[in-house]
Amino acid sequence: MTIQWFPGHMAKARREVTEKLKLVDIIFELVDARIPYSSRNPMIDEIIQHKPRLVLLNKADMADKEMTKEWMAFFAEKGIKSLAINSQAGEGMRQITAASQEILKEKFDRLKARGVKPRAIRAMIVGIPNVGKSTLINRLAKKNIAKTGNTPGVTKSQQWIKVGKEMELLDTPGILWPKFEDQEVGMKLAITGAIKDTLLNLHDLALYSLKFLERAYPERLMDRYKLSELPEDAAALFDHIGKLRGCLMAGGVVDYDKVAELVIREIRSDKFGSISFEKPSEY
Ligand SMILES: Nc1nc2c(ncn2[C@@H]2O[C@H](COP(=O)(O)OP(=O)(O)OP(=O)(O)O)[C@@H](O)[C@H]2O)c(=O)[nH]1
Repeated sequence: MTIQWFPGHMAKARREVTEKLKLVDIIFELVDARIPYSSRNPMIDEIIQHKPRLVLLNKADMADKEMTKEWMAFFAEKGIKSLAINSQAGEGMRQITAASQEILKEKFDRLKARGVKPRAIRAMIVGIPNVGKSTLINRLAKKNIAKTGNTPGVTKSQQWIKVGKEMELLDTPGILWPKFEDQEVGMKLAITGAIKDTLLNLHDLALYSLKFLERAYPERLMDRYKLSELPEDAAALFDHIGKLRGCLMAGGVVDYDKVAELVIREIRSDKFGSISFEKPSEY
């Protein structure tokens, strides 16, 4: 199922998050570590207002580690604490509680000073589709409560899930829309799997990705497709890859559809190693 973000759906999504905000002490804003700018909701600051937040750079296993550090520094400069995590493998899970306690220390100390009995931190996850919300909830819950899937938009139905003694998490994440108004953002969301590629032209997506690799990771591109130098234009590169990998039609003509599919598949399946599609200095 793909969420079609019409104005009505956006307003409903926003209302649902705003309602649940009252129930929690802290928001876990889940973003994709490979595209921390493009995978954020454009109105997130306005929606969550002054609610304390922890940014979780998920899928950090697929992102460039150095770039992820730069993104953490970027958020820190804005006064926002962030953590790099891998929900699929369960890496960074313990730090989430510790970081939340640190962020909320003053509030909880104040409550304690007023004689309020200590209680668990209440949290909720928000993020755009397919960023890993359900996977993270399952990891934190240590059992399969939330439904996960590889199709954007599967998260449904609210209960509190206990995360150790110190934290309680709403079992339903807040699903918010991505910044799809910009074509480049759309390309990045598609190449990382946040939106379905059926919504885009595969050739455009493959071309965008190859150009990106040429600029950001030229050695990896040359290595993977056995290039001694970078071809002059995209058509030459498509031809080279098609011939190298046998993406051919009758008569030995390069099948550009197959080349585009192959390139997209290889980027998504980590064949170029861990890649970050955005650097904080650009934002
Ligand atoms: N490599 C990697 N894959 C991840 C990670 N977290 C989630 N995934 C994968 O990303 C895909 C989407 O994860 P979900 O947990 O279904 O995402 P969601 O945000 O709940 O998605 P919606 O239901 O569409 O809102 C799944 O294939 C997960 O296995 C991670 O840290 N690393």
